Amino acid sequence: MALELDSVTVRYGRTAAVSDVSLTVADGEVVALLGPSGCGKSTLLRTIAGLEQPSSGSVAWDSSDLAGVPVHRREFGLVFQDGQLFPHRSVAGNVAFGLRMRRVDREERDKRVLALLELVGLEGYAQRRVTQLSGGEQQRVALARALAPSPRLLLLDEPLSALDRALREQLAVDLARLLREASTTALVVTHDHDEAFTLADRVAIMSRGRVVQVGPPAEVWSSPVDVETAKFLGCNKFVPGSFVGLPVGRVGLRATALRVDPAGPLEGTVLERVHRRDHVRLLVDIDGEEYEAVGPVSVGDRVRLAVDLDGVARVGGE
Ligand SMILES: Nc1ncnc2c1ncn2[C@@H]1O[C@H](COP(=O)(O)OP(=O)(O)OP(=O)(O)O)[C@@H](O)[C@H]1O
Repeated sequence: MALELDSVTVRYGRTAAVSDVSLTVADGEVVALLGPSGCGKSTLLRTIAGLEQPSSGSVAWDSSDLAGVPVHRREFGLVFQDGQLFPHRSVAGNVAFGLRMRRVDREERDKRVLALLELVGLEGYAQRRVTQLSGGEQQRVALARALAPSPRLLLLDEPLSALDRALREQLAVDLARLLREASTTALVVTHDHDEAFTLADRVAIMSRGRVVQVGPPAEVWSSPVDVETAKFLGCNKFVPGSFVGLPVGRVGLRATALRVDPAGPLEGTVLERVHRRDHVRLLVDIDGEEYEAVGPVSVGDRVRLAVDLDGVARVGGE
């Protein structure tokens, strides 16, 4: 196991920002730490980097405890939300920085810089000033700079969240591809579940300082461990499993769980059309309860509804 956290607790004064977290990241694996604002994700990442010290528990790499190993000796790469590039250096100067620190000779350095710029899709940008780049381009440079010294672990703290939504979605796909191409072992902090599921082999859900669930994206998406996690993953309504024909105690419904379909088993009346971020949803009354649904009908229509299982989550422990 490459990275191993064993019962890590991090306190600021009397508050524990991280409580008793045990987590592993295998060689070549990408793990996302996903959770709402303030749940302790960044604190945990900073502790792994060596920027904070655990109050108890241990952070180990290949079974060797990292307590007392300073940040720059851990051989971990760091990428933050706003890139933190050196503004007075060119793109190439930024990417080459870690290599220069390690006294890699010039010819090899130049070769590696060009290869990395190609990897992040910035061929031809070597001599540009970083202040003349867009936010997305700057994050690509930050990533190339972090990857340049071949870190054994890449730590990314909300690497895309300063960017607008469309760019973020595109860059998440690019980032997932290039982490795999470079066989990078990485831990990514994010509060955006789409981003976590696009990037990661496994997702660790954090809540109030604790890791409450770890698993592959599909498993976490379809079977969140509790109601709070299900809500965080987009479920806005909780009903008995029998409502959607599943032999389980309780399920969470996402806005896409119900779809207008003349052959569907449920029946309701359309109350309202609601505008959501990128589409229109229906608000439907079924037996006196309101549900969101997807479909092209008008207010007042009596409709039949089918269940789309991708929009349904089995809530753990139910
Ligand atoms: N330097 C600090 N001193 C005191 N408390 C801190 C410090 N840094 C973080 N905290 C507290 O620790 C808790 C966890 O913060 P952290 O930044 O790790 O959460 P997060 O999940 O990364 O949130 P966000 O996504 O908003 O950055 C919060 O309650 C925060 O107020």
